[in-house]
Amino acid sequence: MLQNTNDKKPKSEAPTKPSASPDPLAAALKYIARVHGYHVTDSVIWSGLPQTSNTLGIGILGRAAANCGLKALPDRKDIGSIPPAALPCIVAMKNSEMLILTGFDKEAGTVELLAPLVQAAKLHQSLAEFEDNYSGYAIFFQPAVDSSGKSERVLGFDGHWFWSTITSYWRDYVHVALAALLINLLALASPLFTMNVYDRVVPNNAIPTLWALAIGVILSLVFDAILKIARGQIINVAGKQADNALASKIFAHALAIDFEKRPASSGQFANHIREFENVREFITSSSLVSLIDLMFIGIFIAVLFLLVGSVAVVPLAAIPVVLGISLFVQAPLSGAIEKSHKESAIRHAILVESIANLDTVRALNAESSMQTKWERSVAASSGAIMKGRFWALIAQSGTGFVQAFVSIGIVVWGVYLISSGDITMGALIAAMMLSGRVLAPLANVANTLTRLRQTLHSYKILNDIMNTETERKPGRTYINKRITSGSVEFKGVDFRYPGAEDDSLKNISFKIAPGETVGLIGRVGSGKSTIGRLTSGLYYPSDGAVLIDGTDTRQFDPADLRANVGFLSQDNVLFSGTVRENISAGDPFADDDALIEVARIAGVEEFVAQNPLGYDLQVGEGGRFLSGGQKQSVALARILLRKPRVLFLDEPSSHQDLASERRLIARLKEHNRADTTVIISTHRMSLVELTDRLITLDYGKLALDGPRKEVLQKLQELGAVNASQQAGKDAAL
Ligand SMILES: Nc1ncnc2c1ncn2[C@@H]1O[C@H](COP(=O)(O)OP(=O)(O)OP(=O)(O)O)[C@@H](O)[C@H]1O
Repeated sequence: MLQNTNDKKPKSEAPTKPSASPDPLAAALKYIARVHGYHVTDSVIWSGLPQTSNTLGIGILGRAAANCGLKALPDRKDIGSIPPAALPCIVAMKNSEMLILTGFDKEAGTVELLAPLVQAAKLHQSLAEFEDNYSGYAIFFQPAVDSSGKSERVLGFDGHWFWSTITSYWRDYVHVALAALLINLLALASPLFTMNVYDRVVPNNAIPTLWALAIGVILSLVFDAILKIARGQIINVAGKQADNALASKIFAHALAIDFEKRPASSGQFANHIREFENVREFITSSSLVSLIDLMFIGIFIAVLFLLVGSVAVVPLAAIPVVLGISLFVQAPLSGAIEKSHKESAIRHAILVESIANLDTVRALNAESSMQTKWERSVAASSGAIMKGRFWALIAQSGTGFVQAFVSIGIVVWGVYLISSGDITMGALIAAMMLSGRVLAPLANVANTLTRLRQTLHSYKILNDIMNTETERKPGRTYINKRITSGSVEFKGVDFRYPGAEDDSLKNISFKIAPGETVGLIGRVGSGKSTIGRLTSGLYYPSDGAVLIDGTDTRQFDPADLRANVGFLSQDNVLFSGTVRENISAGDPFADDDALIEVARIAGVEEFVAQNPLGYDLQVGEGGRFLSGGQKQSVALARILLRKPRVLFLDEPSSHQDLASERRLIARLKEHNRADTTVIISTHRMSLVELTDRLITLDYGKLALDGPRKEVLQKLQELGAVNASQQAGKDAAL
């Protein structure tokens, strides 16, 4: 095999966050993480966080801390009550400055501080001076630990995704329960009022008593209404906050999911994530109220016993009957719900795939086959929905019948007791009213149980998603080694895609020196793109190792690795938005000069300059308002903006015409004079001219590796390259 050892030296150090600006909170967090044994970079701190500013804000500090393996605990504390073990912590000063408190000596009356951006020099202040300026607000940090007590790095959040969020609103739910208790007690007012009117007011013509009772009951009704509004509003507000926090966690997790564990169908996956609607609906809806009301049935039964004695047995006996009916329908109902959920996920996948690829569907006249798939799926899910509705109807009619039966039972039994003088007429009417309160939540029980089951089913699906491994493994500590040179080494790499039958790469070994420009050639499906995916850490080898700067890619935090290794894939998928937004997707605060420079190199300038909207030109969903070549240029620009140390370009000019390609090559040549290691996977001879060295792949195995001219010579000898290709035309290498 031909070998090449190019030993160009790097010229400067690549920044990990392109448009890094002074960020005191991030600097403080880095310092504190280092004290706790975690070495983190800006890329790691910012990984997966919403970027609404180019500096870290207090609102997302907790999530940034979790990215660093820490738990942030904001608290109001006097300096005297801060335990030394809680140091270092961040203290907020009255002038809004954030400082790191590293120590204090109460006896000596001194305080030791660090300004986050100038960590070299410690500041010493007297305790009195510090207290004058201290706002009283501090943020403490402790290592996040998992259930077994092991230190754990989690993605932006700690604790169980659902329960830790819900339990953080426990005070609100206690208030809801208290309000429910009062509402249920107040519900006794009307029946008791009616009973007293019939039994005492009417026989004695006691009009003043009537008014006293009426005022009392009206007041109780007013309280009841106020409490109901308050309870509904607490559920609303707590539910909305929980909903926001949960939705944020779910989306962050979906974005961070390990590629190897990624579900096969994006449409189904998206539908599963939509299951959250059911959970959201439950925690913010009247079903929760019905469930709480169910717990107060005992109060009404007890009062019924006091008022009408044995008649209370009638509604009491109805409880197990209604519960029995509700439970009886649960099994077939839940089966139908699960089936309809499954079918709706499949339907959603068909819908997403068809609408997203409408051009292709039409071009292939594939409407009929998509329509057939759609109609089959609709039929399957509507069958399940119908079955579900049938069982819900059975439950509804069954409980309705029991309710009517209870009313008649109370009247008949009550009349016997009235004639034997055991109860009064008023008591019987009150009993009728109270039995309504017993049966109202019971009548809803089948519905509530169905909603609960639906919610639990959705919760289970979401829980499975949230338990799917993310690419940043909990318990892992990544090294804080900056990628400075950009050397790439594959050491005996085997790789098989998840679920694939065969290895896509077999025993691949090569070494690329910093700053080298290497061409990767080989027939279709020989594994060129796979090498790019492994180099950028989208996947990791099944066997062997990929080393960047001499370090295994698995040792780098994925965010750090990808900040330094740019991978231009063949797909060139853009996001809805402007050209500017797409180029700066990885760094929303990049300055215009940097943006224009990469746009020039990638060829974006060529078409943007001629458009009146310039960089504000909308690209459409997936970039469909742009041509293939224009999309490719934007995709290249957004990779270049990150100033990666290693750049893997997968067919960077496949959509360009010859003239554009020639200009692109000239600009890339000029750009490559910088200290970037470049790997170009291509079928085009013109791009091969850019390289110093060529590696050829054949069915996932490395075939040749050496200086470009020697490899091309060898290929020619082997008959794979003909003279015309050497002359510079495209080649099917
Ligand atoms: N996500 C995937 N899951 C399973 N197998 C895959 C996946 N992606 C690629 N492969 C398989 O891996 C092998 C190598 O694919 P790769 O995309 O690396 O080839 P390539 O040399 O880049 O091809 P091309 O020149 O067409 O871009 C192929 O056999 C392909 O079928």
